[in-house]
Amino acid sequence: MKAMMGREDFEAGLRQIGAERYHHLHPFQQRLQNGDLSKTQVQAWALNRYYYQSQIPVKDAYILARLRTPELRREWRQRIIDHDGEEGQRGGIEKWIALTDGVGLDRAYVESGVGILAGTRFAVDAYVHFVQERTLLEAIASSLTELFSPTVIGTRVRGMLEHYDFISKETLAYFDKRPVQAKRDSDFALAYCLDNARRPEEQTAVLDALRFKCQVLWAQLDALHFAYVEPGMIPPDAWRTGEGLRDEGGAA
Ligand SMILES: O=C(O)c1cc(C(=O)O)c2c(n1)C(=O)C(=O)c1cc(C(=O)O)[nH]c1-2
Repeated sequence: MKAMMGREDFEAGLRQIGAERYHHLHPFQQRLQNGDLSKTQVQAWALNRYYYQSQIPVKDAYILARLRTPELRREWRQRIIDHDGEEGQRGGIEKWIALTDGVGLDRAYVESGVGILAGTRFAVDAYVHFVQERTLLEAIASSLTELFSPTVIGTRVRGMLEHYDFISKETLAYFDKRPVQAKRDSDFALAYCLDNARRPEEQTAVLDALRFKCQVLWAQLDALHFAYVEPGMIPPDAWRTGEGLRDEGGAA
């Protein structure tokens, strides 16, 4: 039988999964931050990632419904507020639309989800299903990729501002608050997992949930890469250059 890991080894195991499998290592992410993508390819990224953004509060609502104390629910509901916004405060989804606006995509087209890659849809839906079907501990553990997001967000934002003339600070405003929110959320989720994985099988389940989530992120970038970079195999029904663009005041 597997032995129980100490708290420090368990945490180190989680961090190693991120070091080896998180999407900061993906070639599409590296091209994005190094300025190696065309405007069309950046549009494809912004369009597809909107679907991930739109489903995050949905998956958090499933988790919220399973939490048994007001303290835990108060903590978790903040995530939904961050994405959906509230009176007088733009949420993350709205800010992502500012990003797709900024790269010239039509809002209604983006929100419709028409044109996103099947790979994006399947990966994101798998994440939502995972939190519905697995234990609460695994559902919470699957958010732990956020332990690693502040670094990749910083690199991505700096790189995009430096390399793309069609990207401004306003376009990327979505990312302004994310590192602080991600740290708060992942500190909480990490403490929860360290405290609540009390048997070796539960520790294994937490590690596996984090591996699964790394795959959810990786698969989304794979889909973008194969369709829009190499070999550039755009599936039927997926967005193509020039589609879903904003009407720039009749200049069409
Ligand atoms: O830009 C990124 O690289 C990145 C990564 C992740 C992540 O690691 O899942 C999230 C986000 N951003 C993000 O903006 C976000 O709201 C978010 C929520 C979650 C989650 O699993 O609950 N991950 C992420």
